[in-house]
Amino acid sequence: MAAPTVLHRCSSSISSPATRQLRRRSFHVRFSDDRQALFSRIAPVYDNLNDVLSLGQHRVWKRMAVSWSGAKKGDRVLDICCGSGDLAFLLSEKVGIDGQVIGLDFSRKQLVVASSKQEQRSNPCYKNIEWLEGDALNLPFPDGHFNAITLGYGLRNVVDRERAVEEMLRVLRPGCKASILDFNKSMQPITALFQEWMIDNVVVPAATQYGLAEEYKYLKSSIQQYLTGKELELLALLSGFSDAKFYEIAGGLMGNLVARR
Ligand SMILES: C/C(=C\Cc1cc(O)c2ccccc2c1O)CCC[C@H](C)CCC[C@H](C)CCCC(C)C
Ligand SMILES: C[S@@+](CC[C@H](N)C(=O)[O-])C[C@H]1O[C@@H](n2cnc3c(N)ncnc32)[C@H](O)[C@@H]1O
Repeated sequence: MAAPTVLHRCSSSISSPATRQLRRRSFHVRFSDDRQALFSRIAPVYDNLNDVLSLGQHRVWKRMAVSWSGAKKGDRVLDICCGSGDLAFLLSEKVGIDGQVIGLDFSRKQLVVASSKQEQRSNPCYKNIEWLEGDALNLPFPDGHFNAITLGYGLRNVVDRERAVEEMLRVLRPGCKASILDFNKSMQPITALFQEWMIDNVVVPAATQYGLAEEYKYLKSSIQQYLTGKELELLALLSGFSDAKFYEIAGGLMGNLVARR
């Protein structure tokens, strides 16, 4: 009697590896398009809300991330998911006029903000920055191309974290470091509760003033679906990095993974 149900179940599970791969790819493409659209929508207010909502502290955290990257004078460095360019500008100051910085992002609107900030700033070293529209999951660079990489508030937002980490490893020179800054998925209940309370009761209401409530509500769910510091260290090591260390900052609200190729 159960034959039709079993047949039905069987038929839905007969898909080939190729169709499963196609489904996975279409899933990623759809989610990636949604993410791209989200960050393009928030581009006009992104910097100001970050400054106001973190009381300017995000600039301290980004400076720490750049220091951990090991970028130095004359280096060729990459800021992945560069957005409005905060980390790229800090890298530019580190590598100096003889160095080279590439800021890569798949949101053109974020890159327009970054480029206009570059034009408005008088520091001559910022001329060493090039903005590139591209995908963190398919970096358009040869193997071993960069002396240092930063990824600020990006790994939590890409649709394939393993792929993003593998691409970072590939384009890094051996012995060089990737510095990955993001919210910390804290294992401390009090910290996690405070982080969620701040997002629910401060961040989202502020974003609502700009019609961006849904975009900033995404923060909480994305942190809940993120990896803990220990899981990030393991992801880096399993991807082929020789060494990985996660540092909690901002009282455990944020965290920075430093991975050496
Ligand atoms: C620079 C920061 C966040 C960048 C950022 C990352 C994302 O994935 C987003 C996704 C969707 C919308 C916006 C973003 C986004 O802005 C961190 C600082 C800015 C935060 C918006 C504020 C976070 C507040 C902390 C939870 C508590 C700060 C306590 C104290 C004032 C330091
Ligand atoms: C929260 S912003 C971070 C911007 C900047 N790094 C900072 O620290 O302020 C995340 C950025 O990642 C970009 N992004 C997300 N997924 C991406 C991908 N697969 N390839 C390139 N950029 C991506 C978004 O367009 C957005 O600009």
